[in-house]
Amino acid sequence: MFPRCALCTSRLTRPRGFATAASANNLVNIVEVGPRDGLQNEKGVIPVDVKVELINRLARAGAQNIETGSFVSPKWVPQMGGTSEVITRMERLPGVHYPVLVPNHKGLQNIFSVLDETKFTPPITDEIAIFTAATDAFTRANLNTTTAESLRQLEPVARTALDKGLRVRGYVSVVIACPYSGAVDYKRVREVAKALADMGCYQVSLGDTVGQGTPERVAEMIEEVKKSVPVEKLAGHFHDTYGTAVANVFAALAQGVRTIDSSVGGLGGCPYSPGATGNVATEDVLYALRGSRYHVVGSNNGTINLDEVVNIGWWISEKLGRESVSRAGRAIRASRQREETDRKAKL
Ligand SMILES: CC(C)(COP(=O)([O-])OP(=O)([O-])OC[C@H]1O[C@@H](n2cnc3c(N)ncnc32)[C@H](O)[C@@H]1OP(=O)([O-])[O-])[C@@H](O)C(=O)NCCC(=O)NCCSC(=O)C[C@@](C)(O)CC(=O)[O-]
Repeated sequence: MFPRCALCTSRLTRPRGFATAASANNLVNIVEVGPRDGLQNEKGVIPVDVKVELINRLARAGAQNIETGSFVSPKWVPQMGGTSEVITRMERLPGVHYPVLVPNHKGLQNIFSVLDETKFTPPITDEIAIFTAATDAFTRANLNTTTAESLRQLEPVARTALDKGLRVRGYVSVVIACPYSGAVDYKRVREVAKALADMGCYQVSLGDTVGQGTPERVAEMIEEVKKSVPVEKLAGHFHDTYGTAVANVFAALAQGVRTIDSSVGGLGGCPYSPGATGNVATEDVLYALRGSRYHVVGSNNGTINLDEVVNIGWWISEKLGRESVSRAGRAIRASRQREETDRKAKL
């Protein structure tokens, strides 16, 4: 009998190389954050059609969890203004979760009004993600309040969402370093993560928002958080500002974390973390985990199709007027081009 997915109740089909029940401990979930974290910081207007196509293509490539957008104030993050249109127009594949980010009660009410107006059954989103940070300085910049006050405000949001049958995921930002107040106390990360877990978050994602993490620091931080939150409930969210994100993914996996957030094409950056670059690229994570003891869980026969994710990474990057920054994405495309040149030369 195959194990159940850690995030949904569906049975997993056999991932490549999946052999024994013991391997179930090595199943890794990817939360694809490209359509939300990846795009929220873009300056130019991104048409809804492009966002919808991005989500649809990722789902068809086997992504099982796709963050589709956010219901935040469009004055604060204009790029996410069209999320209600996106979630009503995208396809919904069975077994795929399509979470949206919500900062407060108003955001949740806005989701419900979209759901009521469109009468989707089952609701087009089955999950919200709420967020706060390990420092007051970052929470002030991101949510215009303190961390303690944000937790107080988020508690009824989580309760209402749970009562309505939605899953709730939590984020803690700046778990390693804060762009405004410097080094972060991991005990504070632990307290905030626990507060989110206590309010019913099935999972708490630990965000190295500025990407200053190194494997040692990530391991130390997770060791601390595990004292109060079971590791099964933790996810790792690494930005690649200093080129350490893939190494940090492995550090988190070694600590027992089995869910990793990543962004196709390495898109992204938080609007309130000046200078921070994108999330770890989904392509880089998939490539790095190939042949390892870990098996990535996807909706498409148990896998996420790396070749297709590379194509999507290039496609969306070119839509944004640049090249993919995923190292694996660039290398795989270059090798494809070499093969094509060789093939033509032999004709
Ligand atoms: C929380 C607020 C709204 C407080 O912002 P505020 O200005 O204190 O809010 P307010 O309650 O005073 O309201 C101001 C205006 O916004 C409206 N408003 C209020 N709430 C909403 C809403 N939900 N949706 C739409 N509109 C809203 C409200 O109606 C009002 O409109 P007005 O009367 O001026 O016309 C604001 O700070 C905000 O939207 N912040 C979100 C910032 C954000 O999205 N950051 C990026 C996501 S977090 C992230 O990227 C990190 C993560 C998760 O990826 C992990 C990591 O890497 O660390």
